[in-house]
Amino acid sequence: MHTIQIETMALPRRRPRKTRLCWRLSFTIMFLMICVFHSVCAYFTPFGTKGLRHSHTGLSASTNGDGNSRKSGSSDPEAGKGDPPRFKRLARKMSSKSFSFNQIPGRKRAADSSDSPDRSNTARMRPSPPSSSPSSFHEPRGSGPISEAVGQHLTPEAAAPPEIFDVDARPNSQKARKVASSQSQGKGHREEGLEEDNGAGGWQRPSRVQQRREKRQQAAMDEKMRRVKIQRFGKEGLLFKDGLAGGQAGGGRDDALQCEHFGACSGCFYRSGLVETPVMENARVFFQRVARYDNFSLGLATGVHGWRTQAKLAVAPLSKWGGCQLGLYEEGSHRVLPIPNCRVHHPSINRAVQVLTEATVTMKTRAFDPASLGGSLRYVQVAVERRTGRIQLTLVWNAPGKKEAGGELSRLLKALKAADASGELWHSIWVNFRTGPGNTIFAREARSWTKLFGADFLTEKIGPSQTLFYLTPQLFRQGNLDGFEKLVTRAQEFVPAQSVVCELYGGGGVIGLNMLGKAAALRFSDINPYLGQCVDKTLQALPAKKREKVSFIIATALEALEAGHADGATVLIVDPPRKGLESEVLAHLVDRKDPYAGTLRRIVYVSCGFEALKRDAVALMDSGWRLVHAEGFVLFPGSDHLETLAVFDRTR
Ligand SMILES: C[S@@+](CC[C@H](N)C(=O)[O-])C[C@H]1O[C@@H](n2cnc3c(N)ncnc32)[C@H](O)[C@@H]1O
Repeated sequence: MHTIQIETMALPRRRPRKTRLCWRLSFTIMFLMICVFHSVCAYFTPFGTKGLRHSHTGLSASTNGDGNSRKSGSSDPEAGKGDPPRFKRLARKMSSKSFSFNQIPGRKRAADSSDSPDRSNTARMRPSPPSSSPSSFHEPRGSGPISEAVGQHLTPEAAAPPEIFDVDARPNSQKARKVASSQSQGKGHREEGLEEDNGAGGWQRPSRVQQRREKRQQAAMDEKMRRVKIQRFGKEGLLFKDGLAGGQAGGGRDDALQCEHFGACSGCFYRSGLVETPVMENARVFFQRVARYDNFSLGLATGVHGWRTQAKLAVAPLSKWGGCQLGLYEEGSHRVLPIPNCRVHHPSINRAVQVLTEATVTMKTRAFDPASLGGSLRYVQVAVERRTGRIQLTLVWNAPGKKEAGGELSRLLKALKAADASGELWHSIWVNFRTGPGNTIFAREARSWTKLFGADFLTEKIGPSQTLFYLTPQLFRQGNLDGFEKLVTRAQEFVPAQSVVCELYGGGGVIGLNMLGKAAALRFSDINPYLGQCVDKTLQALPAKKREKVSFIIATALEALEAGHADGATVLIVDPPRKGLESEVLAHLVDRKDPYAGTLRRIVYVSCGFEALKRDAVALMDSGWRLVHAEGFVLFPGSDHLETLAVFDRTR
C-alpha cells in the first residue's frame, strides 16, 4: 500500500523522460561551453597571471599560478632558469593550504583564493577594476605587460600579499628546505602541500602524456608571449627600437635624440640642437664677451644614446594591490612616468628596471606614499659596471632597518635573484633605509646602508691612465663616465710635469689620480665619509711608485685648505657640486698672500653648474687670475646642462 502511495504521489512531479534528457543535455553543453570559454580566455590572455609567471624573467606569481603550471613545474625553460627550484616550490607551498599560511589571521581569504584552481581562474576572468584605479596609478605610455597584467587581471583577493612568503621568517623553514632537497632527488612531493592540486585529496604524479601535453601548452603560451612582445617592443625586447616618433622628428640625424618618451619625460628637453641650448649659448657669450676668451668651444662628449651609466629613479604605485613603477617625473608634475625604452640609458639600466618592476609586481612590493608615509620602495639607484654591464642596484626602503623591512624586502630580493639565475645582471644589491618625509633620496647615516648581496665594490677603469677605481653606491659617480673621461684627458694637459697638485671636492680621485703620471705629488680630499674604504682599495691597486705620491683626507674643501693641503702646491684642481665653490674657499683663492693658497699658480676648475662657474670665474679674474683655457663638454645630451673645464693662471 505504502509503496503504491509513494509512487502515486511521485508520479505527477516526474517530468517526461524526454524533457529530463533535454535538460541533462543542455546542462552538459553549457558546462562544456564554460570550460571551453575558460581555456580560450586563459590561452588568449598573454599577460595574465600565467603570463607573468612565465615572463622571460622567470618570476613566479605564486598566489595566482594555475594548477597546470604548478604541476608541470619546470616545463618552462625560461622560468626554470630564473627560479631556483627551492624558491619555486616554497612559493607553491605558501600559496597552498600550508599550515603556517592559513594560521595568519586575515590571510585566509587570500590563501583560499590561491588554493583553488577554479578561483584563480575566476581571478583571471574578472573584469578590470574600476577605471579610477589604473588612471590613478598612472598607466605608462605604451603600457607594457606589467601594467596590463595589474590593471586587468589581478583582483584584490588574488593579489593579497602572502605575508610570510619569506622563507627564513617561516617557523618551518628548515623543514621546507629538507622537503625541497628531497624533492630534488625525486621524492617527497606529497609533503610539499601540493595535495589540493588534483582536487581529489591526494597528489598524484602527472602521467608522462599529461606532462608532455602541459609542456606543449606551456611552449605555445611562451611562443605567443614572445610574438606579442616582439610586436610591441621589437626584437630587442624592451630595449632600443627604431622608427620612433623621436627619430622621425630628429630627421634620422646621428646627433638627434630618438626616444619615444621625449615630450612627456622630464629627463630630456632637447631632441636636436643639443649643443645650442640656452646654457650653452650663455657660455659662449660669457667666455667671449665677459672673459675675453675667443677660443671657447663646446661639443658632444659622446654619442647621444646609451651614455648614462648611473640613474636615480622615482617610484610610484602601479596598483593599489602592490607593484611599483619606476621612472622620472612627468614634465611639470610629480607623477612618475615609466621610461622603459629610455634611449639615453645604458641598456643594462633598462633591463634592470624591467626586472625590478616585474619583481615588485610579483611580490606585491608597495611603493612609498609621501602623503601617508606608508609603503616601502622610495627610490632606486641603478649603476652599471661598464666592463661587465652588470648592475649595482640600490633600493631606498621606507623602514628604519632590515628587521622592520621584514618579509617584503626579502621577498623582493629573492625574486630579483631568481630572475638572474645566470648572474649576468646583478653585480650587487644594496638597500638604504630612509624614513620620514622629504625628497632627499638617501639617508646618510652609516647604519642606513646595508649590502644585501654581491660584491662590495663595483670597479671601473677610468681616464687616460686607466686607473682602477673601487666604487660603492654611496659615492658620487659621473652619469656619463665615457664623456667625463674625455674631460679628464683634456684636463691632464694642463697639469705641468712635476707639479705638486692639490685637489678639492675630489670624490674618489677620478681626476687627480689620473694626473699621477705627470704630477710629483697629489693631495686630495672630499667631504664624503664613505670614501675611506674605496680610496684605500683604489690606492692599493696602484703601482707603489704612484701610490707613494698620494695623500687623501676626508674633509670639507675649506678644512682641507686650512689643514695645509694646498701648502706648497702649484696646481689646484676643483670639481665642486653645482653650487660652486664655497665663499670661504674662494676667499682663500683670491688672496694673493693667503697663507694656505698663496703658492698656487694654476686652477683647473671642472664645473657642473654654469651659473656658479660664472660667479667664481668673475671673482677669480677680478683678483689676478687669467682664464687660459675654457672648453664645454656636453655630457648630458638632451638636457640644458654643460660640464665646463676652465683653467686659470695667476698673473699677479
Ligand atoms: C661634482 S662631484 C666631483 C667628484 C669627483 N671629481 C668625481 O668626478 O668623482 C663633487 C664632490 O664634492 C664633494 N663635496 C660636496 N661638498 C663638499 C664640501 N663642502 N667640501 C668638500 N667636498 C665636497 C662631494 O662629495 C662630491 O664628491
